Amino acid sequence: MGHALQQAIADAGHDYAGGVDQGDKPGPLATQCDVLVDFSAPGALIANLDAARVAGIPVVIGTTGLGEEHHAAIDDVARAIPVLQTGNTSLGVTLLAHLVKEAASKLGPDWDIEIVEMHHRMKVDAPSGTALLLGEAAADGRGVDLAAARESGRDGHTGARAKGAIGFAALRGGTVAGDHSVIFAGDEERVTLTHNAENRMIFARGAVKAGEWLIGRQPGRYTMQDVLDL
Ligand SMILES: NC(=O)C1=CN([C@@H]2O[C@H](COP(=O)(O)OP(=O)(O)OC[C@H]3O[C@@H](n4cnc5c(N)ncnc54)[C@H](OP(=O)(O)O)[C@@H]3O)[C@@H](O)[C@H]2O)C=CC1
Ligand SMILES: O=C(O)C1=N[C@H](C(=O)O)C[C@H](O)C1
Repeated sequence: MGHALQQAIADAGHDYAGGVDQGDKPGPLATQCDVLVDFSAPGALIANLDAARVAGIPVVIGTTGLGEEHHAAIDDVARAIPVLQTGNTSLGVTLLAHLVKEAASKLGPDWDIEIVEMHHRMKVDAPSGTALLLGEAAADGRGVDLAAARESGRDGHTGARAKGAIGFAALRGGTVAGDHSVIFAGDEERVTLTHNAENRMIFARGAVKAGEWLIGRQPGRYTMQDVLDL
């Protein structure tokens, strides 16, 4: 994503201030830029957030595989600077999440929800940040808590599907940029909402758009839905 971001930054006519890699300290870089964009690894996030807080600049977070401690750190730093965190910066997935929430709300709890994703063989986290974001949208639409409804995989599982569960299945292979489907399975019919990423540039362009939108905002925690006014 680092290379894709550099390209998208140049395409949008902005200056690329520089990158941070393992072992580098983000601090000096943060004082030289208007917005910090983090697509790295969960272990890198806290140092980047601290550097942005000290420099007083906004942060776009695309890194996935985040745990509760990362979300708590994001909430904390968002009291001081604007922060946008999302599992997917693309226009298409942001719209998909909106549609999934609507579908879950209208179809109701009798329709089983399964989320299937496929990514390239190098991806390290599962389920993807996007799958979780779509799960949150579905849970929101149903008015339930995803943590309580979440069910991962049926390997080794016996017994019927739990009513109200939101299931996740992750596939890995090849060079897939990112496919996500949310399946609403009812009695004798199914509705499937799908997004296929054909190139990683869609994420990079979305992150640049998010950065442009974030500059000059009040401190707070924002999402791509805010950027696209959905
Ligand atoms: N929100 C979105 O729309 C999208 C999110 N992503 C997410 O972005 C993240 C990066 O994806 P991708 O580029 O494919 O992953 P890569 O593994 O290719 O790149 C991650 C980069 O972060 C660096 N890094 C890892 N740990 C640290 C650290 N502790 N400090 C500083 N740098 C570190 C790595 O360095 P090194 O090379 O030395 O290991 C590498 O350069 C993933 O979490 C992915 O899921 C990806 C696409 C879209
Ligand atoms: O690692 C990736 O490649 C991607 N990660 C994000 C995710 O976890 O959902 C977004 C996109 O699907 C590509």
